[in-house]
Amino acid sequence: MDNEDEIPVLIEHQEESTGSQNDQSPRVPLTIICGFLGAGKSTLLKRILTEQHGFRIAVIMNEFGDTADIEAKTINVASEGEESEEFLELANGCLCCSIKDTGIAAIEKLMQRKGAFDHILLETTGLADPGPIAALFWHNEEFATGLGRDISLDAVICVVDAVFGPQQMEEDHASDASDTVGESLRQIAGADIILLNKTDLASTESVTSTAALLRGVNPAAPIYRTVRAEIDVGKLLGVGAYAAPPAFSYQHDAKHENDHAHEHEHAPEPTHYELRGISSLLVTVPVLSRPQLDALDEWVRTVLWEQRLPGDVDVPVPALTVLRCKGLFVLDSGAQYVLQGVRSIYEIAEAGDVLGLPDVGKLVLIGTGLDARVRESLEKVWAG
Ligand SMILES: Nc1nc2c(ncn2[C@@H]2O[C@H](COP(=O)(O)OP(=O)(O)OP(=O)(O)O)[C@@H](O)[C@H]2O)c(=O)[nH]1
Repeated sequence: MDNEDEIPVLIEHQEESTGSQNDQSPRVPLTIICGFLGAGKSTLLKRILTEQHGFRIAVIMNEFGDTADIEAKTINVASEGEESEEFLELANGCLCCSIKDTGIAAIEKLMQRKGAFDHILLETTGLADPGPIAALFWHNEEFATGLGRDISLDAVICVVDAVFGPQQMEEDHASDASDTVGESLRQIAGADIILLNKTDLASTESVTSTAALLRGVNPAAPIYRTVRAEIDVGKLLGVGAYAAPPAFSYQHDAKHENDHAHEHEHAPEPTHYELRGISSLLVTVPVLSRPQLDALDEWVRTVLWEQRLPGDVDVPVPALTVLRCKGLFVLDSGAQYVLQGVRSIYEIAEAGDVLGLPDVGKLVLIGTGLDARVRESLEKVWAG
């Protein structure tokens, strides 16, 4: 396992600080699990809560449901007003927390037990868009406030049903009529890792075409094919998806997870994709000079913050929005930079470890209105 971002050792909770001064206490990584209704989120969580994997994970579930039969060492029930949280301390060292509504209150409650776990897994409801929750926990460290000071976003995992997934994507519609992109596509767009689950119930051809569909919408997320969410937990946790360079175009198959040849099996890369209003754009970025990187930074800022193309004030691209962007840029000095963006928040930071990375850059944008004009505008950044 090439898990270099080892799970931080937690230290005693510091006194609450009111200012924004440097808080040196390591933050607890948080993984968000979203997924289509019935896709296998609970199955994945149950696996994590019962297997001996050596991680001390606090799992926040919507409801214990049939997971309540898990053997627990102690049960603490805390009730406060209308909110009620239940905690189970499990035999494998995990901590399970059940909530009925918003995850934030449960996380706050959980953080009072900081030190009892090394990682937090948060299950969202089947209809949730993970974007706002991800944005909440993903900050530049110096701007982090509230829970963001204690928690860092590790990754968003989306569980997709191999049987009904394609249909769910095709029939996807936004619950809000003013919005063009429905929740299941937003979940795929916002994912850093995709589990294509229930592959035992679908034909190989259908699984392959669903994987291609998923890769079209989100070319930057690894796709693991699973049966009953069976996967090495180390592939899901501690991946540092918001710090590491994105895993462009890699197809993963959990059945072959010990076999690297299968992990890095390449399929043709779609460079533009559109499905029911959501679009993705994958652009190869040549080696850049420093001023070109600065110009690219400005381009990203204009698109994310002003939802328009630079120099294109009069002719706005209809419905230009970026839900998620990731990039890896190579400079002529040899330095490499990683772009991560969730909605309007983004960061371009120098990559710590440049070993084994490609010598050209890539940028993926996932959102709406990402058409050929956007690509042309982007390519002007390094053509000039
Ligand atoms: N055959 C098969 N069944 C599966 C697989 N994964 C999950 N299931 C079954 O599918 C059903 C739904 O799985 P859950 O894990 O409850 O799905 P979920 O995403 O948590 O569902 P919601 O919370 O309702 O959105 C359960 O009966 C699981 O046992 C799989 O890979 N293959």
